[in-house]
Amino acid sequence: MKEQIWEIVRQATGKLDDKAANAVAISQRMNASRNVVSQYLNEYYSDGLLVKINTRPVVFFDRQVLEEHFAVNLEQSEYTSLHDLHEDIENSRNHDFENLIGYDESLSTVVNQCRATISYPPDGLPLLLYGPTGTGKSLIAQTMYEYCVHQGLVAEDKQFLILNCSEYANNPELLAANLFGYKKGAFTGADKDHPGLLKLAEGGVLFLDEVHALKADCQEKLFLYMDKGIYHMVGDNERWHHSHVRLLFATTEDPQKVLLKTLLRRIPMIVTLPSLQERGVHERIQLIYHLFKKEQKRLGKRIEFSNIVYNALVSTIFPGNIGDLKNCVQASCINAYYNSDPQGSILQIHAYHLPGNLIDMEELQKQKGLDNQAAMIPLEDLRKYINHDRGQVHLNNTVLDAHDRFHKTEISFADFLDQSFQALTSYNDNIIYQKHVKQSSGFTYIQSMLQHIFTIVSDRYGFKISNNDLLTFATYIHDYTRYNYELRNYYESRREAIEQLRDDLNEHLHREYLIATELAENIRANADVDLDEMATDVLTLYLKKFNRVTDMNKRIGIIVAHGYSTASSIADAANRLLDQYLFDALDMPLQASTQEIVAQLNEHLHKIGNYEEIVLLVDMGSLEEIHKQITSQAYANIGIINNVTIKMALEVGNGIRLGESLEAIFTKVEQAALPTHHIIHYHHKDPVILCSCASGLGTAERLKSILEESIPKSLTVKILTYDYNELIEKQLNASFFDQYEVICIVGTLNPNLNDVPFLPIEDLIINVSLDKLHHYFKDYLSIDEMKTFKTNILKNFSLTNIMNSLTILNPTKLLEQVATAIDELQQMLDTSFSNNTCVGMYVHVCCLIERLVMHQEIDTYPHQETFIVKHQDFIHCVKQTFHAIEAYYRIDITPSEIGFLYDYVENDHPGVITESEENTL
Ligand SMILES: Nc1ncnc2c1ncn2[C@@H]1O[C@H](COP(=O)(O)OP(=O)(O)OP(=O)(O)O)[C@@H](O)[C@H]1O
Repeated sequence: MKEQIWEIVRQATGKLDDKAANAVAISQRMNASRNVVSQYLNEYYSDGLLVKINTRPVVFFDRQVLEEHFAVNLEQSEYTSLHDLHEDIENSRNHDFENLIGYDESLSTVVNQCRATISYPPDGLPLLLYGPTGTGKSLIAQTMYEYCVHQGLVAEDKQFLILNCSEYANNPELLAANLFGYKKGAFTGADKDHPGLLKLAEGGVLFLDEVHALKADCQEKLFLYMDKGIYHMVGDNERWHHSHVRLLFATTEDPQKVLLKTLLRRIPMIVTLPSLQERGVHERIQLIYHLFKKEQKRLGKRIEFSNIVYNALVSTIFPGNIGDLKNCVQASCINAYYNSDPQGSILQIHAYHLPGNLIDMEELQKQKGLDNQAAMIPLEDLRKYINHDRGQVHLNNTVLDAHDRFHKTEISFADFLDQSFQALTSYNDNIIYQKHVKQSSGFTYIQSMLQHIFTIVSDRYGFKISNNDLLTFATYIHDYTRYNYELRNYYESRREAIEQLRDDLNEHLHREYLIATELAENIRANADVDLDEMATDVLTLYLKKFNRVTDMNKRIGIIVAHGYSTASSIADAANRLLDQYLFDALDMPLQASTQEIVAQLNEHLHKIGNYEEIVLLVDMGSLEEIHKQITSQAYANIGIINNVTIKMALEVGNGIRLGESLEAIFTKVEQAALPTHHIIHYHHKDPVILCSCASGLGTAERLKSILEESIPKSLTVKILTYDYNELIEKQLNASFFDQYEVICIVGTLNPNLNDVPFLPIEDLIINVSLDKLHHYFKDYLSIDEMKTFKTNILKNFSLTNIMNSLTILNPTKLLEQVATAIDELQQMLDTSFSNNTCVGMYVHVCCLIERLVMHQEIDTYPHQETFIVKHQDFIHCVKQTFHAIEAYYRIDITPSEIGFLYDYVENDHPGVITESEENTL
């Protein structure tokens, strides 16, 4: 039945009878189910045997019958109308250069040069084709002639003549005679006058192939003709003959080396042809298809070949280029034909049918079994493969051309979209059936990678993509990796149009464009493909296309707010936190009026296209007014809420995500919107300097008086004292610190309070802390006051003065005794304290002695028990070295007092700033 259907189509095609070549007519004629007929017709179509005309009903014609009937090669397999088909046939017939494989790829420059030179007014200009053997020089020369005839540049009755100069390499006289003609008697055998090719080709085209074989004197005669259009026939140097011929030359040798400079100067155009190797895989596959197709027609059998044959033809380096490839194809067909069943309708070509030199015979023996079992590739599959790739270029071109028309305001944006969607659909249809592409491992990888990326992104943005759409896009990307080189050239040539398209898509389909950009970035990173921008544009259009059938835009959240990026920031935060694209943002200038806001909003809504519900979050403005002026599409609900915040956007976004009704969402938002407040009052704290000495409150009080003397009168800072042990115990928790802002603590030992700087008296005595003073008091004193302060400190904090002030005992005597004891202590401990540790200890010990004399000793030292156990030796040393003092003043230095002395020794780090000081610096 299937064969019968095909036969009916072939007959109908012969008569171009569209009434007979459709599923309805055929099913009626055969009394069969229309669906079954339709199914078979589509199978033939996807096998590339039929072409489809998308009228109602859809018409199918047999491709081969059409091509033979009209002597054309049809590029397309799908037409919109019969007229469209006729047009294609007509174009194919007259498309001389377009019949060359690679005319719009590797030969595009060649074709332009040839076309321009041969038609250069009035009679064209000479042209030299230069390229390795078998690259198509003769074919192009012939094509140029046909072009001239079709363009009316050369009359139809004028000839295309060829002279292959290398055939006369050993007989230059004969070559000259052939070219210029000869007179009777010019040489033996010249029994009558004979016109040369220059005369015979008069008004037409003369092609001098292998021109490097032309001897010098012949070249000279020739350029005289090229200059003046006159020549002598051989054997007659008297009479000048005239002729008008378009001259074409070809050579495989470097023209600069093999042709006279004088001749070369008269050939204004030298066209260089690429070798087969340089023409890329896509063109090579086209050539293989084209060459087999010719054999298929000649033999009347459908050709199929094995994978090994296919790979050998695609990858072998042929020194004789296309000529060699052609010989190889023909030889393999002859070998296969010789071994085939004469009645069979299919000719199978296996590796062992290839010419011997093409494949390693030993290797072949091993593969023979393999090759026999391998699935055969029908020739028509190659055509689909080729057309498919063209499909991508075709798709891009259709989109870019439609966009160009939109850009020139010839069509509306909606029309541009419609035309683009049609191109996407036919691209889809074209590839859905390509089994061999789907089988390749590279493709499988791309498909699963895309599946993964689309799943993540589509979940986030809430759209769905069908398997067929995924397949289409996977093919699009796969082509990218396969035909990278050719496609890149294509993209470069249309760069400007692509960028214009991108800008318009970004503006008109902003949401889709953003998603497409994210998808493309993911694809770039995962597939390691240098995707062109055009791919993002096509993806954008796909997303818009999915969008028509999915609910991606069903509910749109839009945030409108005044300020440079207020709305964008809120939308961005909400979209990110909810991990789904829910809000568009419209940033409005600060002074924008409600009218301006609504105008922009309307424009935005217009771009979104189909939606069912809009949730509008605005910062201020009358909701009534905004609502009245929105020109939303019919049947769409609009919810507006003002005073937008991130919290509100999250609440609304969550509601949209959960599919809650507008009422439910807004009620929840209003309930949660009541603000709460808390005021933190500023509490003024008086700044103070705190005097606190381990040697006791008495010392602290006296220190306070010395400081008060030193401080300029203008300074409002108070000086207070505080018990050292209480300070250590309560730390900053003392209510004192709530009341006062302590600028610094001055004293004998550091109480180590976090964030409160400590100034040891000894530092003031030996002047190492003047810079710190500046730091602490700079906010309270002027420069002059600071100077006075520092001078006073220098004066009042001399060791003697301090001793005088701090103790009632004889300071000179006391200091001497203490100095001796501390010296001895250093010797005994076998150490040497830093200067400030010593001074600190002097002050402390003096105060300590006075305390003991007055019976006011400190009897608590933090962790006293542990100290006593751990530092027996130190206690012993102090007792021994201070023995004279104890005896002299009749005192007993207790372990707790020794504990404080130990702290000085323990902290003896010359020049090191304590942690609490460092924090405040
Ligand atoms: N662009 C093309 N498209 C289709 N077929 C081509 C193309 N170029 C060459 N061929 C085919 O390749 C074969 C060799 O081409 P052609 O004889 O024109 O090459 P050539 O450069 O003139 O070779 P030579 O230097 O050996 O004369 C021919 O059969 C020609 O039809």
